[in-house]
Amino acid sequence: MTQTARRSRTPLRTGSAVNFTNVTKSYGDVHAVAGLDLAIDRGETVALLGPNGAGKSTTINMLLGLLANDGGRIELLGREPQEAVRAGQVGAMLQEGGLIPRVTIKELIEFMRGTYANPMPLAEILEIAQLTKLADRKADKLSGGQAQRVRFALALCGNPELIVLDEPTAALDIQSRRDLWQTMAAYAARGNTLLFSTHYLEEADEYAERIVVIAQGKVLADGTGAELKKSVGGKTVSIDLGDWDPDGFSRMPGVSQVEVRGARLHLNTVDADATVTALAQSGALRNIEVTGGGLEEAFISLTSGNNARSGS
Ligand SMILES: Nc1ncnc2c1ncn2[C@@H]1O[C@H](COP(=O)(O)OP(=O)(O)OP(=O)(O)O)[C@@H](O)[C@H]1O
Repeated sequence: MTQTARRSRTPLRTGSAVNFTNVTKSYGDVHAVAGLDLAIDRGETVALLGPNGAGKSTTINMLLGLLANDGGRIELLGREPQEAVRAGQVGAMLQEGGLIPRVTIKELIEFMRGTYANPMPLAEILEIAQLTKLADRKADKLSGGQAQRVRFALALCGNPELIVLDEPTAALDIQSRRDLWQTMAAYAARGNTLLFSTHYLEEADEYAERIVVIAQGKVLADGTGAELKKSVGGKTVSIDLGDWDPDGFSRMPGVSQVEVRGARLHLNTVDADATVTALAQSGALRNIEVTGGGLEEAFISLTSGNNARSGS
């Protein structure tokens, strides 16, 4: 599914899916989550990004009621997390989910469905997870990508309106990642909510409507990929300097810093479009190159200096 198609769909559900208010969690001296505020509406697809130790897993575990918070308030679909999970409103795909060998995919899903009062119909689960043709295959005879789609199918069994996934595509090849994303998009397109953590920035940019960057247990940035890139500016426009005076360029729109390296002039800009337009108007477009401004740069800029954790 394209980004445009996904963003233009009308969410079928409204209201709050996830609500963290000033949530804290410490392990001894380590403040893993330090006053986290996060609100996610029903129907949103949200990526949780952060450096190692940022508090992503702790946040997800508290959200699923697997870990108690020390302070603040957590609401899941307007209820206590454990209540929402027990009612089958929330599905989870955590990293360590092993599959039972020698059992077929269909048997495995049927077993899981049996643990819920109102499970999703088997055929629907198989269809969303693209497993219809593999239903009679034994769970230990699957590729990594197929096994991950089975884990996703198991998360669908309770017919949840929210699914939380901890690094769902880690260790998958590109095609398997795309296949899994197709299945997750099919689930989201029904108006459901998806919250996933990932280390793949491009993936967050491509599949999430919203990216929440956390570090040191707090939200550092929250917005679309485009907004995050824009918020840190960070593009460099470079041209051949020729015999122009470099000082004159500092007053051009968007320019935050001017640097001369050899025969090239490098302009750091928070608005590359405006800077390039001004350069064109001045007749200074010689060998122009625009670099940076990717999500990777934005992520590094946002989290640099924030991944050291102190106990204070
Ligand atoms: N059971 C625990 N006991 C002590 N410290 C812990 C425990 N679990 C996590 N921590 C610490 O809490 C902080 C947050 O960890 P958490 O696993 O939530 O981060 P994360 O963002 O998921 O990291 P990663 O991307 O590496 O999985 C880290 O400093 C970690 O070392």
